[in-house]
Amino acid sequence: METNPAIRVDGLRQRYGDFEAVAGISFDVAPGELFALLGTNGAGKTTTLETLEGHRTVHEGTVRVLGHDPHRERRKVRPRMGIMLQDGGFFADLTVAETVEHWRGFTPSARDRDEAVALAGLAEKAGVRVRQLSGGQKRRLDLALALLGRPDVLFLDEPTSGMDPEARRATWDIVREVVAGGTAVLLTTHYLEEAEHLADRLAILHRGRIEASGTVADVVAGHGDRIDFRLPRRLQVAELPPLRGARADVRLEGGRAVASYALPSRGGEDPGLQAGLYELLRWADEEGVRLDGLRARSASLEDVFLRTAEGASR
Ligand SMILES: Nc1ncnc2c1ncn2[C@@H]1O[C@H](COP(=O)(O)OP(=O)(O)OP(=O)(O)O)[C@@H](O)[C@H]1O
Repeated sequence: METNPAIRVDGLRQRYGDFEAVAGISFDVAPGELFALLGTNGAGKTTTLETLEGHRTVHEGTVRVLGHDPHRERRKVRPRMGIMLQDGGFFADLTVAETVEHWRGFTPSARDRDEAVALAGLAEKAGVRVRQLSGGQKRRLDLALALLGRPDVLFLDEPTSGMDPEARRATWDIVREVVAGGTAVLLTTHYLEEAEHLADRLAILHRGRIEASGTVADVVAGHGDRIDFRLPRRLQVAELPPLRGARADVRLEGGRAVASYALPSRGGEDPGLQAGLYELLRWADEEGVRLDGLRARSASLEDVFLRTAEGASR
């Protein structure tokens, strides 16, 4: 079994002219692990992915895929990589089966055609022309092609964009199976729920830098808990009590003002959310205030992501 990382990125910097799109990032992905690269628009995800796929020379730092430089030793690495691009660029007049057959022609040790079609859940569409597929079905065909050569390393660039929730879940199942089979997967996605479901570890990229990384639990840790409720009409936000020293913010949700507390994280044995909620409920009881739409929860990946995007991350 391979114990070295399947993907290793160490101090990578990439520039377009004077503009530094990737500003010194490091991470690695082990065989049988899924790593999600999340980021705001223009954060540098595609540039990183293209570098790992061997399409770009490295300006600074080191990048290795299966122990090789993916650009200089592309011929050694490419047959062991599966790449699912954002826009596959198929021949519109070929059927699904013909498309897979066409790709089998230049994929070493390719899966059987029908197996590949079935794997992506397209068996019923095997005889349908690519131009007649929906956006989500085209993404599945892309996935079938990326998996054709049983890759050791799989790059998934927003694999479920345009898919309905059912197709998305079916795709997650396929990806999980591939990871369980030992493939290292690097995923980019704008769906944070997708990262929460699939990622063993992840990094949040912002303006070319990794702002947070680790397991989902690592990344959300230290970002505190949340309490939200609809602001009672007769109250101003300033009249709400501080909870564990935190003041409420107000935002609009569906035209209604929602009061929101981000409780400070004190770690260890701190009863955080429970204690904050108790303070709030006691206050509401004493004041005779009804708290409609009350929600209490730990910070989510989305909270951390939005804070990162606002530049307010740690
Ligand atoms: N060929 C190029 N020439 C100049 N600048 C570029 C080029 N390609 C990308 N950039 C810039 O580099 C930065 C990173 O782009 P990149 O496409 O890697 O981001 P991304 O994280 O994939 O974004 P998105 O989520 O919007 O797809 C952006 O500011 C982008 O404008």
